[in-house]
Amino acid sequence: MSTDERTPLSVLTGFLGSGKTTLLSRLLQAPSLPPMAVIINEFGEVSIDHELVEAGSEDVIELPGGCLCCTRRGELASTLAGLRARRARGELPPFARVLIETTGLAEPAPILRTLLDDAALAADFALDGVITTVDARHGLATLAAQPESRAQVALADRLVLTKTDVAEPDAVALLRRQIAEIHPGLEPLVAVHGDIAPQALFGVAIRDATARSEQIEPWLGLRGFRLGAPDANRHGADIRARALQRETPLDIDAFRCFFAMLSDFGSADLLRVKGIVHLAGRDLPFLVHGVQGAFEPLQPLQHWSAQDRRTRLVFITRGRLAEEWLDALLTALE
Ligand SMILES: Nc1nc2c(ncn2[C@@H]2O[C@H](COP(=O)(O)OP(=O)(O)OP(=O)(O)O)[C@@H](O)[C@H]2O)c(=O)[nH]1
Repeated sequence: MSTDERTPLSVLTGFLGSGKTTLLSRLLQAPSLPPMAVIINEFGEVSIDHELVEAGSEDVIELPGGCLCCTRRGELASTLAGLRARRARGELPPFARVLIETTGLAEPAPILRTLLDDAALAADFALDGVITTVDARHGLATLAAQPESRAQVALADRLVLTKTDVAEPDAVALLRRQIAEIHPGLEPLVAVHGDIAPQALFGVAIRDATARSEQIEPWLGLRGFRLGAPDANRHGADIRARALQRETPLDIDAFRCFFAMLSDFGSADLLRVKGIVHLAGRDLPFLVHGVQGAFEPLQPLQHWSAQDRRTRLVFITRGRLAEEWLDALLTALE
């Protein structure tokens, strides 16, 4: 199969009050956006966000009363399966994309993992990207105090700064530095009252086997990484982003073993692995996608870029144990 026919799925996350619903409401009004099914997850008995999102209500599904990242993961899987079945029976408009808005306290990784863990779902839905909103006025304090907020930034494929209209420029500059420390290479976008072009947020992941290797660079966001420095990219003791870059092709057995160990580790603290791998004796590159130790099968791409045939992998870990374990594993790959 040369193109990925699965329905792309985006996760919209961000701390409490950071502007997720405001952004979503604006997105749903954008005429250029193809039909999108929206799943809204909220804490509490009374769902308010649903009232706030102005959209064709039949396309908006709520999962109230608990958080998708903990108690309601099974429910997310059955909701997605239900969406797929209703679309197949013609009971829903033929939506081209799914968006899940998480609660403000959600950890995105378990939500992503729900997709990878369910082969039937993964056959129909492909993770596109994590979109994280960060409130420019309160973001610094929130990042300092709330581990969920740091995880939301670390896992972001697109980060949207909100409320820059009411934030001090100095505070915004500090916040940008803090974000770069947690997630090097991630270029924050800005949306005042949700005003942003939908194209900036979607079509993030490399899913198409015909994608060229140079398209990998923006997806990985490697530019900001300081490769090789032992203490680089550290945020407190908790979240660490690491990049591996290799000029020479990797021995296929060594990589197989490395990949098997990454998968076996299965730790919730191996938050994200993504990248492109050049294996010795193989002409084409392979894509690596993983969340919390659950991996998609290695997917071959049909092209290398003419100039760049390096292996490039990004790892995001949380906590000392996962970090030290990864260091040891990477050393063994030398
Ligand atoms: N000034 C300003 N206010 C904003 C902006 N974006 C959102 N807001 C306001 O911030 C408040 C919270 O926004 P929401 O979109 O409800 O935030 P949320 O992340 O969905 O909130 P929860 O569902 O509680 O987690 C609302 O009063 C919005 O009107 C912005 O760019 N500028």
